[in-house]
Amino acid sequence: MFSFFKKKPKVEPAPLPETPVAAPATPAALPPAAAPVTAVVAPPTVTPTAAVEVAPTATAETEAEIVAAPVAAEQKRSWLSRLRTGLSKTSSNLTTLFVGAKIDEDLYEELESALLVSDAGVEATHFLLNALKKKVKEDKLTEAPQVKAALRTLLIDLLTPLQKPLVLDQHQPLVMMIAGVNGAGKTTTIGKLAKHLQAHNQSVLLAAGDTFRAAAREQLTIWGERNNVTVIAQESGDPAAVAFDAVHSAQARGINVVMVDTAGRLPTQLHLMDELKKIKRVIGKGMATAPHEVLLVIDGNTGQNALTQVKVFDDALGLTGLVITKLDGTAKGGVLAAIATNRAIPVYFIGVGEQIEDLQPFDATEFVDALLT
Ligand SMILES: Nc1nc2c(ncn2[C@@H]2O[C@H](COP(=O)(O)OP(=O)(O)OP(=O)(O)O)[C@@H](O)[C@H]2O)c(=O)[nH]1
Repeated sequence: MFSFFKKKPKVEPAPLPETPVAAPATPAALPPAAAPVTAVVAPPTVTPTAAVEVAPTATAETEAEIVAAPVAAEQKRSWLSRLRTGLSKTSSNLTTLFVGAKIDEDLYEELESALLVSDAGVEATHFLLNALKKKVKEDKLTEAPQVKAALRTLLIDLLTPLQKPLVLDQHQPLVMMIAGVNGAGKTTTIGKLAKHLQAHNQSVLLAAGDTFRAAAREQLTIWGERNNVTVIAQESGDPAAVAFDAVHSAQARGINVVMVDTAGRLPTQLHLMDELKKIKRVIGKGMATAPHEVLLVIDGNTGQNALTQVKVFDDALGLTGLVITKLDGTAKGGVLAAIATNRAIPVYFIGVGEQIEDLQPFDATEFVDALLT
């Protein structure tokens, strides 16, 4: 298995914190990076816009929960089996049509239906069918298993451009902004990623940018306390200010990775899409090169609407990567072909459950084999 993240030599010296443009209220003096982990108590008179920093407290429970990398073979097998189970409907549709089949128009029609039902969309379906017909003709394929093998190769070729590792150690800190519709799995993904990053010796700081839902902020804060991850949160107010504070705090502490959580929103909620653009802009005021990664988390069960989400969020933010969650549910998987054909943004990770090891890097061959076996 390839590694979870790719590491690059640092090319960017740690910049000094810049002068805040619209400086949000900051908490008491930050401890140095190597300081013993102690709670930074929120000022007694917390104004609605005052940032509250919850420093982590290491516990025995925390240590027990951190997953060692690389993933053990047994875990990997169980992960693959969950992916296969999740995609079993599509895989059964795609594989049964080749059983004892003759290579004729009927087969191509059935394949067209199966691909469309899998959420591959019209463009990817037609692209794959045309390429397959060409291959069958050129290579004079006469047996169904040969055609199935040709489809496997075409699918792998189509999806491989989406396979790209998340690169660490290129920026100090690496600032990632995470967006998506409500319930897509943003906060869960951030939690899993934080643990994977810790297992790769990266220190992590989270910005609770979902200021819309108090419960979301509290959830992240409690999670951070339990897992030795500092969380920057705000009683209420401006998510851009929380993100700004988080970037400065990470710079001051020498933290490796900042993840900025954002509230769920629909692509049609234009004012909320504008708010995301503002968060991105303000992060850039905290650190000129940031955010270095803008990730969209997509629920794998969303169907063709996932493509709309990719397009709208990409137009608004310039996405650098995708995370596809819940591929263990009723997801059909074909939407990755639609994304590859229409907006080939790297899929850094896919998720097949709620455990930390259920989030793994996207591997085109692994994924296609789950679809076709
Ligand atoms: N089965 C399954 N459930 C998942 C996966 N990822 C996340 N979930 C569940 O999806 C639900 C929503 O996840 P959250 O992380 O809260 O989603 P969110 O995008 O942060 O939600 P909002 O903050 O409301 O927008 C939770 O119950 C998660 O446990 C996955 O890969 N598989």
